[in-house]
Amino acid sequence: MLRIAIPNKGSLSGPASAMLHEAGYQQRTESKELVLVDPANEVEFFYLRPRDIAIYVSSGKLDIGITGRDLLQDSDARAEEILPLGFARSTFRYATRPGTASGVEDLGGMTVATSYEGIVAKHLADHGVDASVVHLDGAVETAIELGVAQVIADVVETGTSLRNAGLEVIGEPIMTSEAVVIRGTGAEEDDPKVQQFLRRLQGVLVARTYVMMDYDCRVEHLEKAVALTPGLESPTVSPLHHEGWVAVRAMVPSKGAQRIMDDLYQLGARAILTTAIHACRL
Ligand SMILES: Nc1ncnc2c1ncn2[C@@H]1O[C@H](COP(=O)(O)OP(=O)(O)OP(=O)(O)O)[C@@H](O)[C@H]1O
Ligand SMILES: O=P(O)(O)OC[C@H]1O[C@H](OP(=O)(O)OP(=O)(O)O)[C@H](O)[C@@H]1O
Ligand SMILES: [Mg+2]
Repeated sequence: MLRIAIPNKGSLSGPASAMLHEAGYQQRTESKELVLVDPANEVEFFYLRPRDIAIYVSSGKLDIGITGRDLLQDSDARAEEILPLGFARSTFRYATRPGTASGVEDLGGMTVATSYEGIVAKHLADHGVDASVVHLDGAVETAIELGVAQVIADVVETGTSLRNAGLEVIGEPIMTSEAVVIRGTGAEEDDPKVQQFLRRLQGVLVARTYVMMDYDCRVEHLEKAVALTPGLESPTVSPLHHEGWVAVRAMVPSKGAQRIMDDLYQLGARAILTTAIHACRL
């Protein structure tokens, strides 16, 4: 059995479960369940606090886990990222009241409040800045108003929390984060059970970002058309009964699909269809 740590609450939890479900794994039906065995897929899921996941995985008791890149880095656990998952995206930034400072180099002598002490202490040290760090569990934005710190370092997604607290970001982002699959540093790299799990998740990622596109076009326009839809390997081209025409099939990124359809139509292609991909193995 592959033993996998997954977030039991917070921003990572829902999207992680949804992705695992799409990948064909059983997921808990009740939020109090802490362990779920999926015998058909030979995996066991442990629902743990996102912050603790890197620690469990680095201990070697669990094979892999899903957590945030920022949480992994903050924990300093002996674990490494093996697959980015594209959800729970955020940046990690310093913020202050307007006029307090304009970058990390101005923070000397100040107090920085954060829930991510590990990341902040390292970032300050890397920049040779001597500032104090105070650890808070959450709602860090209020620390400035209440006089506990002059600066905060926190997760920024939409920026709404900062705006509401009258704060603005300063300097460059300390890091960018998203959900990631991790394994213990030094763990066997080609464990077939882990590889199969990763292939399933990659299949979901591809299915989410690509659509299948089909269209008919005249043979003389084929080269220009396939330049617009090169596919992953190469498009499938089949003859049509109607002489001088071919049918083309290729995967295209869903983001630009409407634009590609417009361009194909301009080129004279017709019967242009897109269909969703539910799962795949590349
Ligand atoms: N708007 C957001 N707020 C907090 N974390 C976010 C947000 N968007 C993405 N994330 C990511 O989610 C992870 C934090 O998850 P975690 O469960 O620890 O905190 P949370 O979502 O704030 O939940 P809670 O504070 O309720 O425990 C980090 O990797 C962070 O980058
Ligand atoms: O940029 P935004 O879209 O506003 O999102 C970022 C905010 O969301 C998180 O707080 P959360 O709601 O998890 O509360 P917490 O601070 O108590 O963890 C995070 O700590 C920021 O405060
Ligand atoms: Mg939070």
